[in-house]
Amino acid sequence: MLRVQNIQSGYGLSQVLFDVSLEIGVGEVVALLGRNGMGKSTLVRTVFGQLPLQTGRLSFEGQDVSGWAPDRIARLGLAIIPEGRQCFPNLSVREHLTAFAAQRNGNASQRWDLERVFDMFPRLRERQGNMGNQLSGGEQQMLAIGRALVTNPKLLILDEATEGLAPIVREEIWQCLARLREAGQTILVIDKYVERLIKLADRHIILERGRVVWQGSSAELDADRSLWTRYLGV
Ligand SMILES: Nc1ncnc2c1ncn2[C@@H]1O[C@H](COP(=O)(O)OP(=O)(O)OP(=O)(O)O)[C@@H](O)[C@H]1O
Repeated sequence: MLRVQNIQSGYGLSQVLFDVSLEIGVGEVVALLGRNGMGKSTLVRTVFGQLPLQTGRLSFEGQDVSGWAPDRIARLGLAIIPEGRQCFPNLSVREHLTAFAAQRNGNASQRWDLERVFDMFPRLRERQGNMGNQLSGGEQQMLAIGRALVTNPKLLILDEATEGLAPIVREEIWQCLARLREAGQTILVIDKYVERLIKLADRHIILERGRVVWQGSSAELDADRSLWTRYLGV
């Protein structure tokens, strides 16, 4: 679904990504790992067209999208849940979800609409009249995920979705991702909870100072704890 080939990117003169290549197949759940500041968010921003590609090529479902603007890439079916959730304080839960809804992908029974998001997150159904600034951190994160789902994305990218959440709420988000995986959703997930990612993801990619230094399966990552200490600071 997504192919990243030999990309270099960064901020002005400061180069952050060096010759990064990776692929995400249809229905795969891939985890992007690495310590703080290693370039994970920069990679996501580059894939989404928010940062210019210095060199390399990006393709989505076989189509070359290098240099495309974010809104054009989003219309192809890519949704990003960025760090920090970014809910609108003056829109209700229901308004957030109806404003972002799009009939893009899949057959009717598989489509995400308001009701299906409320079934996934009953708490959002209860809070549907609450404004964005009247939600707890966990509810805001659920809303950020729901808002991405109603666009019916082919590829869903989550950047530190469980950051700052209480363990019990974090677990709710993990369970939601597991259900999305069962439903066949393709996902790229960035998070720091390696043990939880090993249970969730098919494959893992480790970034170190803007380079891919390791890729492998959950079983391989689980078996080699030296990777954890060397690259993940665990
Ligand atoms: N807006 C920006 N302008 C300039 N440099 C930036 C900017 N955002 C990030 N950087 C730098 O780019 C490098 C990679 O940061 P990035 O946010 O991609 O890392 P990360 O792996 O996502 O880590 P974190 O978990 O801390 O977000 C860091 O050296 C960071 O200081």
